[in-house]
Amino acid sequence: MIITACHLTRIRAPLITPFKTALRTVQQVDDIAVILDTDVGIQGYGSAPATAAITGDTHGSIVAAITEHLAPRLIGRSIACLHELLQANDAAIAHNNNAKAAIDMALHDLWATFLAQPLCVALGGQPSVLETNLTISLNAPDAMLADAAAAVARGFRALKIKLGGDPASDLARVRHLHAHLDGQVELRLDANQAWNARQTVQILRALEQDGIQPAWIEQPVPAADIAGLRHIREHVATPVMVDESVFDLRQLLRVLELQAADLVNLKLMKAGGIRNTLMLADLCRQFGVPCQIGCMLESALGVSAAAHVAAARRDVIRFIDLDAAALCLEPGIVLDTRFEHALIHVNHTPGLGVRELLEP
Ligand SMILES: C[C@H](N)C(=O)N[C@H](CCC(=O)O)C(=O)O
Ligand SMILES: [Mg+2]
Repeated sequence: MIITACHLTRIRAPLITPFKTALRTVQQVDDIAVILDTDVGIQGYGSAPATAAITGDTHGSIVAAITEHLAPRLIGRSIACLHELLQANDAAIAHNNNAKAAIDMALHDLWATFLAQPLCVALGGQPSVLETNLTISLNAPDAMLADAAAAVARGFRALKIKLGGDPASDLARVRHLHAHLDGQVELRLDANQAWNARQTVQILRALEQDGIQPAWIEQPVPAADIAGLRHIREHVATPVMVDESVFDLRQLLRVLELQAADLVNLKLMKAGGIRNTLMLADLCRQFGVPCQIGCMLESALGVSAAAHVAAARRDVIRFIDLDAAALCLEPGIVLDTRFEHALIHVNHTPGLGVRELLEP
């Protein structure tokens, strides 16, 4: 099966409410979608959002990286040589991880379709039903409580609480949610780099003294502050999860060797695709550190690809933050993977099970 062409389009999906973190506010899902054509009529699909504040990728940079650097290396080549194609994709240009992730996703989709297997099976796992948390955007305490109560009513058993305002307000947010929801739902915190190590220790100690035990704190300090992460681990009981500190193997190895994190959040967009994410998960396994698979605010296609990775590595990917589809009013794409509030039913059909991209 030979790759003959690469087309780009968009996947757009409206959100239930604006998505707000300490780093950015997003009004709708808006992904660049990649379609790879082959000589036998089968197509492979991939997608990437613009996440400039996190990875540096914009819509313009994703389109330019794909059309000028990545796609030209694929045309005329056989999908049977997946490994070589993935290597070429990774080496074609520095950085531009979202663009690489979209191509890597489409290549994996084609490859598994060529093998007539769901992607997770081709990667060594099984189609599974995964349970995701739901993200509660950074807002005033009452608005966050209303969103959290709606999430609990939808059946979510774990909530990812976005923080990163001033520390006193963040403490008030968590106390307010805990006071009204204690026992109904697990609280996972994500400050998206907004605090420093001293503030983080103060906030978590104050919560712990109140008898509030979050499941973990994700990326409390700036990405480069690995010493800060380690300091936090040494001074609080709450486990520390790294997110923006780890994009690649070198960064992960440093965090693991310095014992700077209890947990690692993996994302296809940070790592530049499925292949690199699997390598990161495999390194975490070597160190006995469990992972979460996460997503950006991105299309159901990208979420489905990440769900296949989780279904292929359930031994080390123990936590699921694949809620971008559940945050949308409509998906913008027809997929065999089924999203049912907290549950993600990974497709049993070949590849990523893409049926149709809807009109953007
Ligand atoms: C959507 C997911 N639950 C999430 O919160 N991811 C963020 C980054 C998402 C974005 O800004 O697009 C995270 O884990 O930091
Ligand atoms: Mg995060």
